[in-house]
Amino acid sequence: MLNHLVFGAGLIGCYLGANLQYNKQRVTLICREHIADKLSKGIVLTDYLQHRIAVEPIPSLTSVVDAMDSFDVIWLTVKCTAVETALAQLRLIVGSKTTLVCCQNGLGSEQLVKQAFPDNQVLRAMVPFNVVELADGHFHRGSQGTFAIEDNPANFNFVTDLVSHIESPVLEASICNDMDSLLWAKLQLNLGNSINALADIPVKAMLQQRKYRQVIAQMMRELLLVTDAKSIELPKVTSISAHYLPVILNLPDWLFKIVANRMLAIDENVRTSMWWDISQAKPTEIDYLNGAIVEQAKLLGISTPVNQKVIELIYQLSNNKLQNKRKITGKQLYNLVMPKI
Ligand SMILES: NC(=O)C1=CN([C@@H]2O[C@H](COP(=O)(O)OP(=O)(O)OC[C@H]3O[C@@H](n4cnc5c(N)ncnc54)[C@H](OP(=O)(O)O)[C@@H]3O)[C@@H](O)[C@H]2O)C=CC1
Ligand SMILES: CC(C)(CO)C(=O)C(=O)O
Repeated sequence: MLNHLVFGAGLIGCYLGANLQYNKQRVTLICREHIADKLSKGIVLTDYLQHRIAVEPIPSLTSVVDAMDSFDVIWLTVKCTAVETALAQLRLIVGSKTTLVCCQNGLGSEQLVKQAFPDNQVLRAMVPFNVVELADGHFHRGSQGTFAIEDNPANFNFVTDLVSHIESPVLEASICNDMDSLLWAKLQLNLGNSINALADIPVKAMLQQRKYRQVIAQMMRELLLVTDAKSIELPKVTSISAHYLPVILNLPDWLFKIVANRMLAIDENVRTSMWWDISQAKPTEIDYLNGAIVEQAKLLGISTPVNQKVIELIYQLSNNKLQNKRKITGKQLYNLVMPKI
């Protein structure tokens, strides 16, 4: 049994923490007080396939200052934008043998962790599915995908153990030996995040409208120019391969419904993490998502106009400068960001 700390237990952290507890690991959560209050009766996890597990209350603290233990594994589940601030607390508890698992979306936030702890094992993890909180302490996974932890060939058995500590009836998990490619592939899916925040409707309703899909498809094409130039082969994260995704998204609504029925097999209530950020007036992860594409593209001399325009819109939305444009329609968005031919 290992001693695990989940630092920044929100949607993903509570989901992972409950799976660790289910597997009889020692777990402590670092979370905000209002979250700790909601977990006092334990945690229930369900998924879109009607699986369910329930665990007893997990010890929760609001700061590591109160943690007496040293930890074998720290699962860092804050947003990318909170990683830097988290480091100050992590410095108090990371021991020489502690492994850190960075569970952020996007690219690059783990660099801060690696710089802060150059002698520790720092692994990245990829969360492919959506989690929402349906009631206090009840977290629901609304979409498909296998949680992946980065391999470390020098420590393969340890990573295999981590996988077995986290997988459960509501969480498939695996080891990934090419995390760079997997995170780019996940980033491709996260290009829906900004559009979901701008559209202000559930993901399923957004995907049913071609104009939104066309904008997402164009951002994906820009991403694919970058990954092709870098010779990165993107693994499949959904049932559709990376280069085929923009083609499918571009289809007329009636045909999309038939061809992409598995893509639409998501709960009606799913919204992306960026929608939650905007709704709760929190900073978004846009710089680590679309921003990372623009940054890499610049280095390669590739232009990414649609990603750039969408970034501007998200900044305007965050700064309340979009006024009547919250709930932007597909047509409005298309006209604003797509290149005029
Ligand atoms: N939600 C989802 O469905 C998915 C999310 N992801 C990714 O997973 C990562 C985590 O996302 P998610 O779980 O949604 O985020 P949440 O905002 O739900 O959870 C993060 C939690 O950490 C808390 N936190 C931040 N800093 C500290 C601190 N110093 N001490 C204690 N608590 C702290 C936050 O509180 P506060 O907000 O008050 O700062 C928040 O409650 C992100 O990178 C996201 O993109 C990936 C796939 C799906
Ligand atoms: C699972 C997905 C792609 C969409 O919910 C996500 O990663 C997010 O919301 O950030």
